[in-house]
Amino acid sequence: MTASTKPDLDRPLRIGTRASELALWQAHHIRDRLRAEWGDGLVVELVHITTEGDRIQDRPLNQIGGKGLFVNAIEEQLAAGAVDLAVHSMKDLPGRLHPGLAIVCTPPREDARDALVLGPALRARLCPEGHAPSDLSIQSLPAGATLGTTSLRRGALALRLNPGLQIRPLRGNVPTRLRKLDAGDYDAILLATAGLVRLGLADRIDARLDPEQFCPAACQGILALESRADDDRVRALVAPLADAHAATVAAAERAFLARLDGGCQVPMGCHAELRDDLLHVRGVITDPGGRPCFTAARVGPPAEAAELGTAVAELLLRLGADAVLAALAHKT
Ligand SMILES: NCc1[nH]cc(CCC(=O)O)c1CC(=O)O
Repeated sequence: MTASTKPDLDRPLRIGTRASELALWQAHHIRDRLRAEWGDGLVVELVHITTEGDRIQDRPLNQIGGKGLFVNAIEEQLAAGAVDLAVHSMKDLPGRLHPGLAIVCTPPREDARDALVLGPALRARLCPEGHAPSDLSIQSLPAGATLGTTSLRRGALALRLNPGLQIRPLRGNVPTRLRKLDAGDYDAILLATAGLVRLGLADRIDARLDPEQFCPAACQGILALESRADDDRVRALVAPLADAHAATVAAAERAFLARLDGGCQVPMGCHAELRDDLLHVRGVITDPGGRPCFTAARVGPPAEAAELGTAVAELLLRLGADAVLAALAHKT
């Protein structure tokens, strides 16, 4: 197909999606962008798919193991031809995709940072004017405060900055987590800024954590559109939604993950940023207790995004993070 050929708009496009609020928002967002691009004549059907991650609600995800809990069932439907397109949070995608599938488009990135959300009691104490002070961060939380998160990375980085905190498991979809916080189950919780912004809940954020101190998960805030690698029609349909900037930072952060084979069982983060035409890539691997914590960074041309991500991962291993990974591998 040449670039000027219009893709077939008469057949419906079937998007496979989880039924969580965030997944549905993301699928609707892509549907709306596609119809704005190609016209309302394009029929887009949403097909709800239940994943293992949706089914298991009682245990922390890192104890169930394996990346792809929220993805595998959708990839199977895609590979089987039951749906044509999947919209994922790229952060949830495993390093290796299902055979025959490909990421065919990376739309613009939402804020990559983690968000601190205070519960009502702590909010009253730390935000006397009703709004959070601009320097509010993990270090502002009082000794003994309970912080809800089931992400090993968020727990470890929080403990590193504030060893007096008590990390408590927190599961469920984004609105469920906020309800538990509002019910007083935690003093504060950590969530991705991107999820809160997408759900119209940005006003719940008390602080967006500086990526230099609190490195986000690789590809946090980035969407990945996945289809069958040979499906030229879908490639052509989603092509106008692509963002070169997001594709560059995603290439660096996915290369970092691929080199470390990291799932949610390992506290690690990676954040790439374009500044003055240079790509800055930072990575972190830490013990779940926050110490030791290894960080590394590289700067280079954006065309070498993947090489930079790999180099940061290898630097971390040489600094000693290989011992952290080996210790965690023994535990599981
Ligand atoms: N692990 C669940 C998940 N997957 C993607 C996001 C947020 C959206 C994104 O990072 O793009 C979330 C929720 C969270 O971490 O708070």
